[in-house]
Amino acid sequence: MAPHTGLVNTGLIDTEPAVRVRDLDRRFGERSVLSGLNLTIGRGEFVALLGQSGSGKSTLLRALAGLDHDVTGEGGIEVPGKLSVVFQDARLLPWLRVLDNVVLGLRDARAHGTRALAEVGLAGREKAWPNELSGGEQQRVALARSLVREPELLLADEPFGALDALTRAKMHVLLRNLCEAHHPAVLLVTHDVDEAITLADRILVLHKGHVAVEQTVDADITPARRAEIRARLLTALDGDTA
Ligand SMILES: Nc1ncnc2c1ncn2[C@@H]1O[C@H](COP(=O)(O)OP(=O)(O)OP(=O)(O)O)[C@@H](O)[C@H]1O
Repeated sequence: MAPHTGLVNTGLIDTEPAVRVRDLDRRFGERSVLSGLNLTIGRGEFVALLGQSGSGKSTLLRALAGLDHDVTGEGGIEVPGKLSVVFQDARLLPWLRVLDNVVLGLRDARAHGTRALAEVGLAGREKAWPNELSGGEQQRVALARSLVREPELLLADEPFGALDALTRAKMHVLLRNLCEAHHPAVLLVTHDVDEAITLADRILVLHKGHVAVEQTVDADITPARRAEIRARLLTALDGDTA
């Protein structure tokens, strides 16, 4: 997906990136998890973040979401627009019906919420309780809840990690379609190299606290090029940045 430049529905300056992080550090006691990390995500750009377990992906996402006040760094974190976060589990409130979960905290948003549910394929399920939905359907509700807030930045922490392969593949198609309709910038944390190549415009590999490898992905990627990128990313995940 090409980075989108003509955003409507936002007060942001078009040339401003969705995220800019400069020289970010995060320590837990003696342990340095993020160190001198730099990152810029353009408006409407879809970026996937790979890294070994424990490399700091969720730590970075939490920092970008403003959920971690103990990060340090010279330039800090700039997220000029609205952001939404989607986690591995949908985190729906079980005592609220689906539509009420989607519009929670928003005023006069029921029509908008109903439209968002239709967009994620859940028309007619507005009055269902979360526990009446499958895991994939609950994740769709979580996406609708994000959409209805019209974020310029969507942070997604392994949103499809708990889903079976077929449901995950369907969610890939859905997410791409939603991005083409709404143009948020996305930072998707994933363990899945193929998911990253399928979805992202650009893939980053986090290693030793910073972005060690960056790989752009063409929209019309050939199978041979895909295999080449896959090999490079797998090597990078092992810590070799050749
Ligand atoms: N609140 C905390 N206190 C102490 N250490 C923490 C805390 N949060 C994260 N860490 C440590 O920071 C490191 C990075 O954790 P993080 O969850 O960001 O990794 P990750 O790349 O998302 O891993 P995974 O792919 O397994 O989810 C880990 O070593 C973890 O133990």
